[in-house]
Amino acid sequence: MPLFPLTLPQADLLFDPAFLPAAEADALLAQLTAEVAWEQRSIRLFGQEFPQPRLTAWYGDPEARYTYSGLAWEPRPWTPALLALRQRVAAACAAPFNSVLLNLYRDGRDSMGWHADDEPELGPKPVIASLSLGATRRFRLRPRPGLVLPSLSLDLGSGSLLLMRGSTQQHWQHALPKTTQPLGPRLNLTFRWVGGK
Ligand SMILES: O=C(O)CCC(=O)C(=O)O
Ligand SMILES: [Fe+2]
Repeated sequence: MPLFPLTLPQADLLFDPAFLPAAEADALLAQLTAEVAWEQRSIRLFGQEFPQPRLTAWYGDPEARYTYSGLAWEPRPWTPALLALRQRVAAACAAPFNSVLLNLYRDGRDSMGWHADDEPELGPKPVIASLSLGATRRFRLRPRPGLVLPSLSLDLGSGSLLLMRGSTQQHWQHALPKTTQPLGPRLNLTFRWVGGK
């Protein structure tokens, strides 16, 4: 099934709830959980270090350096599994990607706070493809402060692919809130192009 557009003003979102078949998504979740070089990094806020509430890793072409939440990332070289996924995601999105940020939410206590992926390295209209594996989590979008528009919630199930492009990052923020539901792990991959074109 191809990606289909989601209606949200001043955004450009496309979604496929079943980009990967369930069995393949399960197998990839197990493989990537085991073979990715996961780290729990800390961010500095108000002069204090806070460990991020999730595990992360950054893979990509050697020139795909990135600064995110004040952290500098050197990409690790692509693994065969990540390279194969990049190829498929790029074909589905008709867009090139030179890197991928991986997030592992170990359970419902792991999360990601409100942000926009608008770092200068991503260019003025970032194209970000988000592939989810494992537990279904609720992804929220809200307008930037000053913009009066209704928020959107989207359940991102295993094997789903969400493409954010155009002016989405300019006008919207997104988050993956904590939940008290007893949930298994969720692994999210955001394929990106960094470093200008
Ligand atoms: O886990 C998700 O669905 C969101 C990840 C995200 O927003 C990011 O990596 O920038
Ligand atoms: Fe993001």
